[in-house]
Amino acid sequence: MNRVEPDTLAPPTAWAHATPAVEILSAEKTYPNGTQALLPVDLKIAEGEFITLLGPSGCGKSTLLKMVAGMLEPTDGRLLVWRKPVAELHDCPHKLSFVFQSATLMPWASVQTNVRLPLDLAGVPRKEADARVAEALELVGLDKFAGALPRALSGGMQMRVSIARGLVTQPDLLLMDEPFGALDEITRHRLDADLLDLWRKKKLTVIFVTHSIHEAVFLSSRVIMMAARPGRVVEQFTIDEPYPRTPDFMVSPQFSRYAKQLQDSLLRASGAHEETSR
Ligand SMILES: Nc1ncnc2c1ncn2[C@@H]1O[C@H](COP(=O)(O)OP(=O)(O)OP(=O)(O)O)[C@@H](O)[C@H]1O
Repeated sequence: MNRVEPDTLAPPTAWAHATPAVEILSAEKTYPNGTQALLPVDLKIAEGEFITLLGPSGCGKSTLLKMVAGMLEPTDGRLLVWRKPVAELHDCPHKLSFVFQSATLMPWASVQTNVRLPLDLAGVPRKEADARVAEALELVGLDKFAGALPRALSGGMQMRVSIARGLVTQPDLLLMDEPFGALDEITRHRLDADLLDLWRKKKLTVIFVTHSIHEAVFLSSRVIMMAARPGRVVEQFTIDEPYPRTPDFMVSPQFSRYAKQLQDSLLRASGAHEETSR
């Protein structure tokens, strides 16, 4: 694993020449109640990267992700997605999707109707929408459950429905806010592996928020470590391991080394928080 200094803006070597998908340019956020959620962040994410935001609670991971999505305005600085302000993305052939921590499905509607929602809202004709829903459900392995109601599904399956709903608009950029945090370990591992398959198959760029060091090592091409109060980026790590990553990788000595480095960094980041709150 290569440790990258925090003030290094560019993605690591393997991605250095790729088109930037996301450029965060001195973007900072203070909420109206005065909470300084993020000091200026400078970060470039290349097309095709799998980036993880890791850090103690309250370090601004969700705030940063929501700013990339255009759900929150930065107090200062700029964010560009495919070189455009996110508010202008509707004129751009690229799309982004946001997947939340809980599946947030409509309980009264079938899996198919839940997944079709973004297409219905966008006015996509029914025939085309149904074909795209079928494709998205197949991608997440739920094609046989199109007619089921959410309550008939396990937590992991509901999360797959939520991912299918994220994929149905055929996004290029997937923003995921701790999507598997509430799931048991085995289900989480399975969904992590499936997500990596989707990322490769669909050539997605992913920004993924997690509290799990193991998930970060397994998934990421780069991990951004953040610290709290005020939220900021403190270190970056390249996970210099080839894909596809198999379960064997998780029990390898390299994996343990990466996990140890991230754990030390997380302790430093958490310590920085304690220092500033004393
Ligand atoms: N709408 C809001 N108004 C005021 N303060 C907020 C708001 N949303 C978040 N905050 C504060 O901003 C800081 C960053 O919050 P954020 O949710 O981005 O952190 P996080 O790293 O995602 O946390 P967690 O890991 O616990 O989900 C925290 O101190 C939080 O209390």
